[in-house]
Formats: sequence, structure tokens, C-alpha cells
Amino acid sequence: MAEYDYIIVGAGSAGGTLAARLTEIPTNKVLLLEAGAASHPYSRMPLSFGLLIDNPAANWLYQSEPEPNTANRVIPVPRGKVLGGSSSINGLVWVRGQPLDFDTWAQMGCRGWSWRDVAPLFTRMENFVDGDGSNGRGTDGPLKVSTVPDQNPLYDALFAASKAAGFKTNPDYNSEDQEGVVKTQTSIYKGRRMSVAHCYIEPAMKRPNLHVVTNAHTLRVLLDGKRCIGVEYEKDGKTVQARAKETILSAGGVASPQILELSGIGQPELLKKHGIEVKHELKAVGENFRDHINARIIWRLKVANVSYNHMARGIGAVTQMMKYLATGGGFMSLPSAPLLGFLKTRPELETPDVQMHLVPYSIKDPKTRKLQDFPSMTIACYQLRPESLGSIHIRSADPKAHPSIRFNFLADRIDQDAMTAGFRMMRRIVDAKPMDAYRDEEFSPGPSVQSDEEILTWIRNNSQTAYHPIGTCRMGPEGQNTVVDDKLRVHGIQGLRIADASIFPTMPSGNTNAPSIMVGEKMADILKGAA
Ligand SMILES: Cc1cc2nc3c(=O)[nH]c(=O)nc-3n(C[C@H](O)[C@H](O)[C@H](O)COP(=O)(O)OP(=O)(O)OC[C@H]3O[C@@H](n4cnc5c(N)ncnc54)[C@H](O)[C@@H]3O)c2cc1C
Repeated sequence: MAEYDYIIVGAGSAGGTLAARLTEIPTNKVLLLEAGAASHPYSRMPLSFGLLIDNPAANWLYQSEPEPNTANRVIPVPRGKVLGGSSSINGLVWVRGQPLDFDTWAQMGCRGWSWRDVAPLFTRMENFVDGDGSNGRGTDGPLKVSTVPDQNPLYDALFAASKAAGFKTNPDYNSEDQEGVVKTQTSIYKGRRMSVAHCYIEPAMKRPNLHVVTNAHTLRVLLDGKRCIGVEYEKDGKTVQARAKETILSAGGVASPQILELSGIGQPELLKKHGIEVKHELKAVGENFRDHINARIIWRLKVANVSYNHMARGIGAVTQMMKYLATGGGFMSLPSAPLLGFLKTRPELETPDVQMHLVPYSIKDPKTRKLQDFPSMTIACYQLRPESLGSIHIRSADPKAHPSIRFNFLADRIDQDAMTAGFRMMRRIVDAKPMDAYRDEEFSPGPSVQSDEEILTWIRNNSQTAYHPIGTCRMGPEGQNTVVDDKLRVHGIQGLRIADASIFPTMPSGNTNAPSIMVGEKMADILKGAA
């Protein structure tokens, strides 16, 4: 059986970062297992966000359970299944979060995770090419970050409308002050996606001490009593075992709790129901699940040539392709949103509680992301720090069966109120005078939806996830509600840690790629004895 110092399961945002950092020390022998392929031909192009959203070649294509809170709809849950994980298929929006997020983690008992502790990790991971090193922004990290270069009179009108509606702008929302309507910073450089595969894993693969195995589906971790001794995975139809001093699960918010349960770690009743021997009771495995529910309003536009529905359809698609090939710019180089808003729904709030994504086109269906036929724009809004808690648990002892995902979106009154207020703020921006020249009728939901109840019902009936599942192996001091401690060790099991978005105790205020990479950086420091 092959022996390593470290086995990392999942080559995503956190796992890929961790593998690269650990192998900086030549004596560390590391095995990185990834269920997906080594690459996908579309991945480096930012448009791959749309092209891979329903593509099984790079995506797990999970689905939620139908739940009454969201009109019993089955909501698609895409996750990256390729080297780089979700960082290879995501919407490329780069957000650190608010200092308050991490100070809250520290306040919940996670020593070493306050903003003061994690800010240097955010600095070291990035090379913000449009920054000058102020605000703690990185200038020589492995992952290049740039501000969207796309210009469009619609953006100017939206900035002016936001100002007219009473919202400020902000020169750097990834500083300690997030508030404002802003041009998006992205994990894109010169039109190419800056995934963890490209920025961390591929350079590290030149090292002899990193062994990367792709198309390797981890089935379970191997336990000797209360000690983890390695993993069992399937490769080319064969079951393979590997041993390590430390095993780190980095399979993401959906799959890390699944692998624990398949290994006999979790809620005893649930494991027994599926015929799995209980090796270690941990009630919080798969619980404390949070995600962002994303409500999108679509407006028709009077001016066609500011909307990519007009500029990127038919012959326009060819023009955009030529532009992309020649300059690395245009439609195919955009992140999921070129403008963002981090705003307060109530003036007395200390920091923003909603995030908006302002998009110069609309899609027919978020499941396939096909462009709508008419000139239009979208603004989407989610509450930054949702309170509602869902769960992710196995539905079967079969490691290939997708787990049961229950969002429980909008269960909490705070979430309902913030989403309703955020919805009204989207309309407030677009109704402002500077948008008069562009705004046509609201296409979806349309003017018939007005009262708080109508808005909330519409959100329940139509909204999707913003693709940020977190919390299912929550970090914190040992207790009913946590799975790992602040050194990311699974409570009660030796030699097993978890490093990915599943350990977030609460939702960071924004998109979750940068905080997931930060977890990989932090895990590396802990294992190197530097944290
Ligand atoms: C469609 C989409 C759009 C998004 N847009 C943005 C955005 O614009 N900005 C942003 O900041 N965030 C975005 N996110 C979220 C962000 O990308 C994720 O939060 C982040 O990548 C999670 O990192 P992770 O390390 O926890 O998991 P992942 O990066 O998902 O990595 C988990 C890895 O584990 C592998 N794996 C799972 N199970 C097994 C197994 N049994 N055996 C072996 N390997 C396994 C997976 O294949 C995957 O490679 C988006 C996500 C998606 C899916």
C-alpha cells in the first residue's frame, strides 16, 4: 500500500491550495486525489461559467430535495468535478468578505481565525494587478486578480442610478470597508480564468513530492479505532488503498460530510438506517448547512447595443468570439457579474447585509444559462449572512449516490426580511432617473408583484442558489454543533482533518472562493507548524 505524509481528498479551491503549499517543503510526500478529470478544454475561458454549469464532464450536477419553503422545486446544485474543483467552473467574482465575518468566527471560539489572523493569508494568496499594495492587497501571490476592464454606457448609468438612489461607490470593496456599488474584482487575468488548478496545482505538479491522481473517487476514510490511517478510492474500476500520517478531506461543502458518513462518522441513527457501522458519533456532520438564495429581477432595455442579449447572439456571438481571441475581452471574458453592490437594507446596520450582482444581459433559465432573446439586464440579490440552516446527508451507503441536499432557505424571519428589502432596493436603483434612457418594462417578475408577501412568494417560487454551500462540517470547540476544532482536526478522531468551505462556522459576506482558498492556506500553516 502506498504511504504518504499527507493525503488530500479533493483538488478544489482549498485542497489544491493546501497541496501546493505543503509540497513547498521537499520532505513532505503528498497524495492529492481528485474525482474529476485533470482539465476541461473550456475551463480557462471565463465564459466556461455558463458552458460548464450543466456539463457532467466537469460538474457533479447535484440537486436539492423539493422543499415547501421554495415551492417544492428541485434546485440544481452545480459543483466543480475537475482539477481546481469549483474554482475551475465558478463565476470568477473575487470577494474576501468583511472583517466582521472572521471576527465572528473567533468570537465563536475559533482561535486563530479572526480578521487580524486571516488577513495576511488573503494578502499572500493574491496578486491584485490593479492595486498598489495598499489596503493589505497582495501584489505577489500566485493568483492574479483584476478589475473587470469591460466598458459599457449601461454601467455608467447604473453607477449614476445607484448614487441617485442613495448608495455610495467604493474604490476597493476587498479592503476593510466593503460597502458600495463597484466594478467587480475577478479571478481573471488577460481574459483567462485564474483557477486554483492553474495558479497553485499545476506549478506544484513539477515537484517530485506531489502525486496527483485524477479520476480517483474517494469512497471512505480508513479508520483503525479512533485513528484515521488513510483512504480507499476507486480508480479505473479498481479499489485502491493509500496510507498517510494525516488525511485531509477537502471535498467541499457537499462531499466532505458525505465521505465522513460513508466512513461511519456522523449521526448514529442515520448511519444505521443506511446499514453503515457507526465508528464515531458526531451529531453535527451534515448539519449547519447554509447557502445564498439568489433572487433575480430582469428588465427589458430600450437600447439594444448595451445588452449582451443583443451583442452576443447570432452573428454577435461570432464577433464576440473574434474579440475574445484578438483581445481577451468582450462577452466571453466576463465574470458572472461585472458590477456588484454591497449594501445595507437598514441604515442602522454596521456593515452591508445584501449583495447585488448587476449583469448587462439576462438568461432564459439559470439551469442552462441560455441568453434571453431580447435586449435586457439582470440584477440579482442575496442576503450576505443567512440564518436559515439546512442539512446535507447521505441517502444511501452507495458512495456514488448523490447526497440529499436540504437548503431550508428562508426559514428564518431575518432572511425573509433582508431578501424582501434587497428586492425593493434593486428596483430602487433601476427606477432612478439616470436609468430613464435605458429602462424598459420589468420583465420578471413584473409590476404585479408589489407587497412584501407577493415579493417573498415570488422569491420562494423562482430563486436559485448562488452556489455557496458551507458549514456542513462546522468548525468550533467540541460540542453538539461542530465537527472540527480550530486546527481543523475532526473531533475525537486522530489523523483526520477537514479543510474546505464545509468548515465555515457562518457564511462569509460574499462569494466563497477566496475564503475557501484562505482555508487551504491556513491548513498549510497549521500543518507546517506556522499557525
Ligand atoms: C457554478 C458556480 C459558480 C460560483 N461562482 C463563484 C464566484 O463567482 N465567486 C466565488 O467566490 N465563488 C463562487 N462559487 C463558489 C466557490 O467556487 C466555492 O465556494 C469554492 O470553490 C469551494 O471550495 P472548496 O475547496 O470547498 O470545494 P471545491 O472547490 O468544490 O472542491 C472540492 C473538490 O473535491 C472533489 N471531490 C468531491 N468528492 C470527491 C470524492 N469522493 N473523491 C475525490 N474527490 C472528490 C471535487 O471534484 C472538487 O474538485 C461558485 C461555485 C459554483 C459551483
